[in-house]
Amino acid sequence: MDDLDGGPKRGAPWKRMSKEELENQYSPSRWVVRLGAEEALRTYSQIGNEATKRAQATGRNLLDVPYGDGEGEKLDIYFPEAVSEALPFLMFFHGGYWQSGSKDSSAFMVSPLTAQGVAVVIVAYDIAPKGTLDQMVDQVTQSIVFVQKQYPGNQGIYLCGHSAGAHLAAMMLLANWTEHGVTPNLKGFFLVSGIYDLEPVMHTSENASLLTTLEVAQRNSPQWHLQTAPTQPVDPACRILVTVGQHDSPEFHRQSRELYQTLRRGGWKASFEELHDVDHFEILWNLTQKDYVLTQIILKTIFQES
Ligand SMILES: N[C@@H](CC(=O)c1ccccc1NC=O)C(=O)O
Repeated sequence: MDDLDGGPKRGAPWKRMSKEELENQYSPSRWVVRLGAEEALRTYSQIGNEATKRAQATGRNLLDVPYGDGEGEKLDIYFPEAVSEALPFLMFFHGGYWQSGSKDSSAFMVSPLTAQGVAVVIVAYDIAPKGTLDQMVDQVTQSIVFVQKQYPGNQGIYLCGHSAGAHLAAMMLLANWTEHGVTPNLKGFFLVSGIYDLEPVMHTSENASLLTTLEVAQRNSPQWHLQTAPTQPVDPACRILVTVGQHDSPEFHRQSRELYQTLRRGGWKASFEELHDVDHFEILWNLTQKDYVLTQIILKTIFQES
């Protein structure tokens, strides 16, 4: 193995793990408690597909809107029933280890959020092998710039990402918006069961082809950047919720807790929630329900009730 004991992260627990243990820690489906691994992944897709079909059936949407010139640079916008000039927008970035998943099966939170007056945008990006991590980060940036330009009167843009999508959303904490000609009205981040330090993931079989060098991993690690050179929120009121499922693996817990601590140290308005009795997939698919604790936290944050 490489020199896993050197460098600034001496003492990181993953460096003492065997290859098998690391593989296990970074395989979310192996940690589900109510279903088998395959069944959990199937259920996740099925709930996502059904939620997307239901959301599309309302007709209050704009589908396959291009936010860039690339074939894959499309997003879907779902509007609330009550039409308003000044809507809050929640943009969602799906997970799937940067190599699976799509916007067409990820409209989990559309129904409970649009019912309360939030416009929901589900963003597609070029997953691997077509896209590299740098390209995905760039596409996510472009999608946010697009929404801000299309809806300059928005009541706030909130970014929500799950797993690899939480990584992409967290990369936006580092964005240099002046390069893009517009500063989005970012009011909050909901980072759900994400990965923020990609270095341990380099050593797992699923992701080795995406994370070819330490340089690529560090460049795409919000944890590494924020630890090295903290950034400041454009809007000091911008909230960040870092959340992880009780049944997520210890490494997923550590990644979330460390990002949260780093953000707090850097002066961000961050909070941390371990969500009771949910695994890596339930934490997201429960967002189809209006009474789910995370749905309620998102709504309270958007409507400033907490
Ligand atoms: N092969 C992976 C799949 C996975 O990690 C995943 C699947 C769907 C949505 C998010 C996922 N994880 C991170 O992006 C697993 O062990 O579950």
